[in-house]
Amino acid sequence: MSARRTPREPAGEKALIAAIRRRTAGRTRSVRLGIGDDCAILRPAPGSEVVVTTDFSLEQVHFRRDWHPAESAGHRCLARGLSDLAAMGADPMAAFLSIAVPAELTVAERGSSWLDRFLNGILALASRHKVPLAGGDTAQSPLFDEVGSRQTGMVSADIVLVGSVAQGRALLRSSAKAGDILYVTGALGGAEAELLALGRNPEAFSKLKKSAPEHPHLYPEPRLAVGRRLLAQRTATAAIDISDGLSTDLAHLCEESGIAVQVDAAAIPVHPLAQKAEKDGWIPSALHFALHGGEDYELLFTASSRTKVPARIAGVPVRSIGRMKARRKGKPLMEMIRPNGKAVPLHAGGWEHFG
Ligand SMILES: Nc1ncnc2c1ncn2[C@@H]1O[C@H](COP(=O)(O)OP(=O)(O)OP(=O)(O)O)[C@@H](O)[C@H]1O
Ligand SMILES: Cc1ncc(C[n+]2csc(CCOP(=O)(O)O)c2C)c(N)n1
Ligand SMILES: [Mg+2]
Repeated sequence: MSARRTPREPAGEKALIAAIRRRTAGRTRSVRLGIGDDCAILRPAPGSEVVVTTDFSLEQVHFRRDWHPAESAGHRCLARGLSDLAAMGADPMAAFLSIAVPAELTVAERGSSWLDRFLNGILALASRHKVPLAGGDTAQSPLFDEVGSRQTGMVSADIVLVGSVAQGRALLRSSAKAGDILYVTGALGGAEAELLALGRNPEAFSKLKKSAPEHPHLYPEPRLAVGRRLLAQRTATAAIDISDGLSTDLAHLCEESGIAVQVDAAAIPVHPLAQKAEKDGWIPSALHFALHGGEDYELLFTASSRTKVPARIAGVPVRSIGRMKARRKGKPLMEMIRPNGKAVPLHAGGWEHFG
């Protein structure tokens, strides 16, 4: 989008939107009208209902421009929304991106601007999951902060994802039953471990412009195929994605379902990057990262004890890590059996804004 501009001239709003429009599919099966009018027009399949989720990606909160490659910030922005759709078992219909950027980030440097690269990250993931960018809003973010001798501003992005799901079939947080088995996909704690490594040496990550499974923080993979399969095969009784950390998101599932849980710590799949951080003496406990580290974007789901749950779903490993219980007065909402066999209360210790 920068090819027609002279090097240090910021693109205007209209040019930016036109460039985004050129890079997105016009019509698809679910988008009757995309970028260009006052609203987009979506067409859900007959017999389906529409699900909607919205997530901020804020500079200094969800990413840092001096740590995250712009492509990763874009990928993560869309992945946050897609992961919520995955947790409901939904199919993506369209994405909407509202973004405020300081003018300097629209100026090309060596061929592309920060905003171009952010969009590259979004659109690469969008094309893999066949989700069209059907609209949004673009604004200039004011300059207010001194970085060295320069004034700069902050990037704020909000992604809205619209999806569809067969009527009455969406996977909810609120429908787990006492006696159900608790499962998790993939491995946990990797995103927090990679964030730690990123903060210690951002330069080592600065060239990572493409999605790769060995980068759980920079390029998390939303588990859409797993969610779809859990719904289609009626495997799950309830589901949630892990954005704030296993302990915090499991507490949401328990609270919304009105039940308790017992987690088997020894069964939790701990990501190799968290194990390495512990081995290298960076952190005291890899299990702590797996329990409370945020942004793994894995799925946590429950299934009846009579349901046979395969060891892999859509190519992703699935592990049983506990059992749902009836709530009892005076008993904690969440209990954990430590690897040494001792039962202890498990507190929600994941990410909390204003925390
Ligand atoms: N400002 C708000 N106004 C209205 N509803 C909100 C607001 N913030 C959150 N919610 C609603 O509260 C519920 C929980 O939101 P939350 O953001 O914690 O979702 P989540 O999926 O647990 O986390 P994540 O944001 O990481 O996806 C959702 O139904 C969400 O729509
Ligand atoms: C620069 C930087 N510092 C810290 C973090 C960690 N972090 C930020 S938000 C969040 C939870 C999910 O967000 P939300 O609750 O808004 O969905 C986590 C684990 C990061 N990604 N980048
Ligand atoms: Mg969620």
